[in-house]
Amino acid sequence: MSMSHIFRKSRLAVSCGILGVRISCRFIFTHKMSVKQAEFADTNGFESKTPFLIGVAGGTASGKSTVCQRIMEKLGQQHKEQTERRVVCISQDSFYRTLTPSERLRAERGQFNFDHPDAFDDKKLLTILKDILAGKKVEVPEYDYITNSISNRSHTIYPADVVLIEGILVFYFPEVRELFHMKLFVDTDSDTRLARRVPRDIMERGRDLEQVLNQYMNFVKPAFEEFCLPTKKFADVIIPRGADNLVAIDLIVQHISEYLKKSASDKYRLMYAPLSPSTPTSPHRSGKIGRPH
Ligand SMILES: Nc1ncnc2c1ncn2[C@@H]1O[C@H](COP(=O)(O)OP(=O)(O)O)[C@@H](O)[C@H]1O
Ligand SMILES: O=c1ccn([C@@H]2O[C@H](COP(=O)(O)O)[C@@H](O)[C@H]2O)c(=O)[nH]1
Repeated sequence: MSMSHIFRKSRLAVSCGILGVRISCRFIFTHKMSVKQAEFADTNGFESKTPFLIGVAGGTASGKSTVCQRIMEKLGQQHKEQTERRVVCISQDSFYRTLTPSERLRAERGQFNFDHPDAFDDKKLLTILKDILAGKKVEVPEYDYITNSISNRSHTIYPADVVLIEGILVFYFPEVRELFHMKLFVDTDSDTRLARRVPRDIMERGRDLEQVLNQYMNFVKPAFEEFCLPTKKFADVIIPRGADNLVAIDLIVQHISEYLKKSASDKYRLMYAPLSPSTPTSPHRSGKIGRPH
Protein backbone atom coordinates (compact mmCIF):
# COMPACT_ATOMS: atom_id res chain seq x y z
CA MET A 1 0.00 0.00 0.00
CA SER A 2 1.60 3.24 -1.02
CA MET A 3 0.86 6.90 -0.51
CA SER A 4 0.88 7.25 -4.28
CA HIS A 5 -1.97 4.74 -4.44
CA ILE A 6 -3.93 6.85 -2.00
CA PHE A 7 -3.17 10.04 -3.90
CA ARG A 8 -4.14 8.53 -7.25
CA LYS A 9 -7.38 7.24 -5.82
CA SER A 10 -8.20 10.56 -4.13
CA ARG A 11 -8.38 12.35 -7.49
CA LEU A 12 -11.99 11.16 -7.75
CA ALA A 13 -12.93 13.38 -4.89
CA VAL A 14 -11.37 16.58 -6.21
CA SER A 15 -14.54 18.36 -7.11
CA CYS A 16 -16.08 17.71 -3.69
CA GLY A 17 -13.83 20.24 -1.95
CA ILE A 18 -11.76 19.75 1.19
CA LEU A 19 -14.41 17.97 3.20
CA GLY A 20 -15.17 15.68 0.29
CA VAL A 21 -11.53 14.76 -0.13
CA ARG A 22 -11.21 14.06 3.55
CA ILE A 23 -14.12 11.64 3.48
CA SER A 24 -12.97 10.04 0.27
CA CYS A 25 -9.46 9.51 1.56
CA ARG A 26 -10.80 7.69 4.58
CA PHE A 27 -12.88 5.52 2.31
CA ILE A 28 -9.94 4.69 0.10
CA PHE A 29 -7.81 3.85 3.15
CA THR A 30 -10.43 1.39 4.37
CA HIS A 31 -10.92 -0.06 0.93
CA LYS A 32 -7.21 -0.58 0.31
CA MET A 33 -6.65 -1.89 3.82
CA SER A 34 -9.04 -4.69 3.08
CA VAL A 35 -7.36 -5.47 -0.24
CA LYS A 36 -3.73 -5.45 0.89
CA GLN A 37 -3.87 -5.26 4.60
CA ALA A 38 -0.64 -7.15 5.29
CA GLU A 39 1.38 -4.97 2.98
CA PHE A 40 -0.14 -1.84 4.44
CA ALA A 41 0.73 -2.91 7.96
CA ASP A 42 4.19 -4.01 6.87
CA THR A 43 5.17 -0.72 5.39
CA ASN A 44 3.59 1.56 7.94
CA GLY A 45 1.37 2.90 5.20
CA PHE A 46 4.13 4.83 3.46
CA GLU A 47 5.70 2.59 0.88
CA SER A 48 6.89 5.27 -1.49
CA LYS A 49 8.76 7.69 0.72
CA THR A 50 11.98 9.30 -0.37
CA PRO A 51 14.01 9.24 2.82
CA PHE A 52 16.67 11.73 3.88
CA LEU A 53 19.86 9.68 3.74
CA ILE A 54 22.62 10.49 6.26
CA GLY A 55 26.08 8.92 6.01
CA VAL A 56 28.10 8.63 9.24
CA ALA A 57 31.79 7.86 8.69
CA GLY A 58 34.82 7.80 11.00
CA GLY A 59 37.60 5.50 12.16
CA THR A 60 37.02 2.27 14.01
CA ALA A 61 35.60 2.81 17.53
CA SER A 62 35.28 6.55 16.92
CA GLY A 63 31.72 6.34 18.21
CA LYS A 64 29.75 6.14 14.95
CA SER A 65 27.17 3.66 16.30
CA THR A 66 26.97 5.53 19.61
CA VAL A 67 26.35 8.85 17.82
CA CYS A 68 23.59 7.19 15.75
CA GLN A 69 22.08 5.70 18.93
CA ARG A 70 22.08 9.13 20.63
CA ILE A 71 20.38 10.67 17.60
CA MET A 72 17.73 7.94 17.63
CA GLU A 73 17.21 8.33 21.40
CA LYS A 74 16.89 12.10 21.24
CA LEU A 75 14.34 11.75 18.45
CA GLY A 76 12.37 9.26 20.58
CA GLN A 77 12.83 6.47 18.02
CA GLN A 78 14.85 3.92 19.98
CA HIS A 79 11.95 2.17 21.68
CA LYS A 80 9.47 2.32 18.83
CA GLU A 81 8.38 -0.79 16.94
CA GLN A 82 10.42 -1.25 13.75
CA THR A 83 7.36 -0.58 11.62
CA GLU A 84 6.67 2.68 13.44
CA ARG A 85 10.16 4.17 13.24
CA ARG A 86 10.60 7.34 11.24
CA VAL A 87 14.38 7.21 11.68
CA VAL A 88 16.37 4.00 11.15
CA CYS A 89 20.04 3.08 11.24
CA ILE A 90 22.06 0.62 9.14
CA SER A 91 25.71 -0.46 9.52
CA GLN A 92 28.08 -0.75 6.58
CA ASP A 93 29.45 -3.86 8.29
CA SER A 94 26.35 -5.68 7.01
CA PHE A 95 27.91 -5.32 3.56
CA TYR A 96 31.21 -7.12 4.11
CA ARG A 97 31.58 -9.52 1.20
CA THR A 98 31.66 -13.30 1.58
CA LEU A 99 35.26 -14.48 1.95
CA THR A 100 36.86 -17.23 -0.12
CA PRO A 101 37.99 -20.32 1.86
CA SER A 102 41.61 -19.13 1.93
CA GLU A 103 40.61 -15.60 2.98
CA ARG A 104 38.48 -17.15 5.70
CA LEU A 105 41.52 -18.98 7.08
CA ARG A 106 43.53 -15.75 7.04
CA ALA A 107 40.68 -13.95 8.80
CA GLU A 108 40.68 -16.55 11.58
CA ARG A 109 44.39 -15.86 12.13
CA GLY A 110 43.80 -12.09 12.15
CA GLN A 111 45.61 -11.80 8.81
CA PHE A 112 42.79 -10.50 6.65
CA ASN A 113 42.40 -6.78 5.97
CA PHE A 114 38.81 -5.90 6.93
CA ASP A 115 39.66 -2.21 6.68
CA HIS A 116 40.45 -2.25 2.95
CA PRO A 117 37.69 -1.15 0.52
CA ASP A 118 37.97 -4.54 -1.25
CA ALA A 119 36.59 -6.24 1.87
CA PHE A 120 33.17 -4.70 1.15
CA ASP A 121 30.47 -5.55 -1.36
CA ASP A 122 29.93 -1.93 -2.37
CA LYS A 123 27.60 -2.90 -5.24
CA LYS A 124 25.25 -4.59 -2.81
CA LEU A 125 25.35 -1.56 -0.51
CA LEU A 126 24.59 0.69 -3.48
CA THR A 127 21.65 -1.46 -4.58
CA ILE A 128 20.14 -1.50 -1.08
CA LEU A 129 20.55 2.26 -0.69
CA LYS A 130 18.88 2.84 -4.05
CA ASP A 131 16.01 0.58 -2.99
CA ILE A 132 15.70 2.53 0.26
CA LEU A 133 15.64 5.80 -1.68
CA ALA A 134 12.94 4.34 -3.90
CA GLY A 135 10.84 3.82 -0.75
CA LYS A 136 11.16 0.04 -0.70
CA LYS A 137 11.25 -2.24 2.31
CA VAL A 138 14.65 -3.99 2.41
CA GLU A 139 16.34 -6.85 4.27
CA VAL A 140 19.72 -6.03 5.77
CA PRO A 141 21.82 -8.96 7.00
CA GLU A 142 23.41 -9.00 10.45
CA TYR A 143 27.21 -9.29 10.54
CA ASP A 144 28.84 -11.76 12.89
CA TYR A 145 32.31 -10.56 14.01
CA ILE A 146 33.04 -13.88 15.69
CA THR A 147 32.75 -15.90 12.47
CA ASN A 148 33.86 -12.95 10.28
CA SER A 149 30.84 -13.45 8.07
CA ILE A 150 27.26 -12.45 7.41
CA SER A 151 25.01 -14.35 9.80
CA ASN A 152 21.77 -16.02 8.79
CA ARG A 153 19.81 -13.33 10.69
CA SER A 154 18.65 -10.16 9.02
CA HIS A 155 16.70 -7.02 9.84
CA THR A 156 13.80 -5.66 7.89
CA ILE A 157 14.22 -1.98 7.22
CA TYR A 158 10.83 -0.42 6.65
CA PRO A 159 10.36 2.78 4.68
CA ALA A 160 11.32 5.67 6.96
CA ASP A 161 11.78 9.41 6.72
CA VAL A 162 15.44 9.45 7.74
CA VAL A 163 17.99 6.66 7.25
CA LEU A 164 21.43 6.74 8.91
CA ILE A 165 24.20 4.58 7.40
CA GLU A 166 27.32 4.30 9.53
CA GLY A 167 30.64 2.71 8.64
CA ILE A 168 34.37 3.28 8.28
CA LEU A 169 34.20 3.61 4.47
CA VAL A 170 30.72 4.93 3.70
CA PHE A 171 32.25 7.97 1.95
CA TYR A 172 34.90 5.97 0.09
CA PHE A 173 32.82 4.65 -2.83
CA PRO A 174 31.83 7.63 -5.03
CA GLU A 175 28.48 6.18 -6.17
CA VAL A 176 27.48 5.48 -2.57
CA ARG A 177 28.80 8.82 -1.33
CA GLU A 178 26.77 10.74 -3.90
CA LEU A 179 23.52 9.30 -2.53
CA PHE A 180 23.83 10.97 0.87
CA HIS A 181 21.86 14.12 1.57
CA MET A 182 24.02 14.80 4.62
CA LYS A 183 27.48 13.50 5.54
CA LEU A 184 28.80 13.35 9.12
CA PHE A 185 32.36 12.41 10.12
CA VAL A 186 32.97 11.29 13.69
CA ASP A 187 36.44 12.55 14.56
CA THR A 188 37.88 10.90 17.66
CA ASP A 189 41.64 10.76 18.27
CA SER A 190 43.45 7.52 17.51
CA ASP A 191 44.57 6.81 21.08
CA THR A 192 41.00 7.01 22.34
CA ARG A 193 39.80 4.83 19.48
CA LEU A 194 42.44 2.16 20.16
CA ALA A 195 41.69 2.30 23.90
CA ARG A 196 38.03 1.64 23.07
CA ARG A 197 38.60 -0.94 20.38
CA VAL A 198 40.78 -3.23 22.52
CA PRO A 199 38.19 -3.96 25.26
CA ARG A 200 35.32 -3.99 22.75
CA ASP A 201 36.99 -6.56 20.47
CA ILE A 202 37.98 -8.73 23.44
CA MET A 203 34.60 -8.60 25.18
CA GLU A 204 32.20 -8.38 22.25
CA ARG A 205 34.04 -9.76 19.24
CA GLY A 206 35.81 -12.78 20.78
CA ARG A 207 39.45 -11.69 20.22
CA ASP A 208 42.52 -11.78 22.44
CA LEU A 209 44.81 -8.84 23.16
CA GLU A 210 47.63 -9.94 20.86
CA GLN A 211 45.23 -10.48 17.94
CA VAL A 212 43.61 -7.06 18.41
CA LEU A 213 46.94 -5.24 18.58
CA ASN A 214 48.43 -7.12 15.61
CA GLN A 215 45.36 -6.48 13.47
CA TYR A 216 45.39 -2.82 14.51
CA MET A 217 49.07 -2.27 13.68
CA ASN A 218 49.10 -4.31 10.44
CA PHE A 219 45.76 -3.38 8.90
CA VAL A 220 43.45 -1.07 10.85
CA LYS A 221 45.79 1.88 11.38
CA PRO A 222 47.39 1.94 7.89
CA ALA A 223 44.01 1.49 6.19
CA PHE A 224 42.47 4.24 8.31
CA GLU A 225 45.18 6.62 7.13
CA GLU A 226 44.98 5.51 3.49
CA PHE A 227 41.24 5.07 2.95
CA CYS A 228 39.11 6.45 5.78
CA LEU A 229 40.79 9.67 6.92
CA PRO A 230 40.98 11.15 3.37
CA THR A 231 37.16 10.90 3.18
CA LYS A 232 36.78 13.41 6.02
CA LYS A 233 36.96 16.15 3.37
CA PHE A 234 33.61 15.01 1.99
CA ALA A 235 31.80 15.57 5.31
CA ASP A 236 29.27 18.36 5.76
CA VAL A 237 29.64 18.19 9.53
CA ILE A 238 32.66 16.94 11.50
CA ILE A 239 31.88 15.79 15.04
CA PRO A 240 34.97 16.08 17.23
CA ARG A 241 34.92 13.68 20.23
CA GLY A 242 31.95 11.72 18.90
CA ALA A 243 29.08 11.06 21.29
CA ASP A 244 30.66 13.30 23.96
CA ASN A 245 29.94 16.27 21.72
CA LEU A 246 26.43 17.02 22.91
CA VAL A 247 26.31 20.40 21.16
CA ALA A 248 27.00 18.84 17.75
CA ILE A 249 24.51 16.03 18.36
CA ASP A 250 21.82 18.49 19.47
CA LEU A 251 22.35 20.59 16.33
CA ILE A 252 22.05 17.53 14.10
CA VAL A 253 18.96 16.33 15.99
CA GLN A 254 17.40 19.77 15.58
CA HIS A 255 18.04 19.64 11.84
CA ILE A 256 16.51 16.17 11.53
CA SER A 257 13.51 17.19 13.70
CA GLU A 258 12.78 20.08 11.37
CA TYR A 259 12.92 17.70 8.42
CA LEU A 260 10.57 15.26 10.15
CA LYS A 261 8.08 18.04 10.93
CA LYS A 262 8.20 19.25 7.35
CA SER A 263 7.87 15.73 6.01
CA ALA A 264 4.83 15.04 8.23
CA SER A 265 3.12 18.29 7.26
CA ASP A 266 3.81 17.63 3.56
CA LYS A 267 2.18 14.22 3.88
CA TYR A 268 -0.83 15.69 5.66
CA ARG A 269 -1.15 18.42 3.05
CA LEU A 270 -0.92 15.91 0.21
CA MET A 271 -3.52 13.65 1.75
CA TYR A 272 -6.10 16.34 2.35
CA ALA A 273 -5.40 19.05 -0.21
CA PRO A 274 -7.84 19.17 -3.10
CA LEU A 275 -6.27 17.91 -6.31
CA SER A 276 -7.03 19.39 -9.69
CA PRO A 277 -5.26 19.37 -13.04
CA SER A 278 -3.94 22.85 -12.19
CA THR A 279 -2.46 21.71 -8.87
CA PRO A 280 1.32 21.79 -9.28
CA THR A 281 2.92 18.39 -8.74
CA SER A 282 4.46 18.26 -5.28
CA PRO A 283 8.07 17.14 -4.77
CA HIS A 284 6.81 14.10 -2.82
CA ARG A 285 4.54 12.94 -5.58
CA SER A 286 7.07 13.50 -8.31
CA GLY A 287 9.77 11.82 -6.24
CA LYS A 288 11.83 15.01 -6.33
CA ILE A 289 11.73 15.98 -2.73
CA GLY A 290 14.66 18.27 -2.06
CA ARG A 291 17.01 18.64 0.83
CA PRO A 292 15.68 20.40 3.87
CA HIS A 293 18.59 22.88 4.00
N1 LIG B 1 31.81 8.98 24.19
C1 LIG B 1 32.14 7.76 24.61
N2 LIG B 1 32.61 7.57 25.85
C2 LIG B 1 32.96 6.34 26.28
N3 LIG B 1 32.86 5.22 25.53
C3 LIG B 1 32.41 5.35 24.28
C4 LIG B 1 32.01 6.62 23.76
N4 LIG B 1 31.61 6.44 22.48
C5 LIG B 1 31.72 5.13 22.22
N5 LIG B 1 32.18 4.47 23.31
C6 LIG B 1 32.47 3.02 23.38
O1 LIG B 1 33.51 2.74 22.46
C7 LIG B 1 33.25 1.55 21.74
C8 LIG B 1 33.15 1.86 20.27
O2 LIG B 1 32.04 2.74 20.07
P1 LIG B 1 31.10 2.59 18.80
O3 LIG B 1 30.05 3.62 18.91
O4 LIG B 1 30.70 1.17 18.63
O5 LIG B 1 32.15 3.00 17.66
P2 LIG B 1 32.11 2.70 16.10
O6 LIG B 1 30.70 2.48 15.72
O7 LIG B 1 32.70 3.94 15.50
O8 LIG B 1 32.98 1.50 15.91
C9 LIG B 1 31.96 0.96 22.32
O9 LIG B 1 32.31 0.02 23.29
C10 LIG B 1 31.29 2.17 22.95
O10 LIG B 1 30.48 1.82 24.04
O1 LIG C 1 35.07 -9.71 10.56
C1 LIG C 1 35.43 -8.56 10.86
C2 LIG C 1 34.85 -7.42 10.31
C3 LIG C 1 35.28 -6.18 10.71
N1 LIG C 1 36.26 -6.05 11.62
C4 LIG C 1 36.72 -4.72 12.06
O2 LIG C 1 35.60 -3.92 12.35
C5 LIG C 1 35.92 -2.56 12.11
C6 LIG C 1 34.71 -1.83 11.60
O3 LIG C 1 33.74 -1.77 12.60
P1 LIG C 1 33.66 -0.51 13.58
O4 LIG C 1 32.41 -0.77 14.38
O5 LIG C 1 33.56 0.71 12.72
O6 LIG C 1 34.88 -0.51 14.43
C7 LIG C 1 37.04 -2.52 11.10
O7 LIG C 1 38.06 -1.68 11.57
C8 LIG C 1 37.52 -3.98 11.01
O8 LIG C 1 38.86 -4.09 11.34
C9 LIG C 1 36.86 -7.17 12.15
O9 LIG C 1 37.80 -7.06 12.99
N2 LIG C 1 36.42 -8.40 11.76
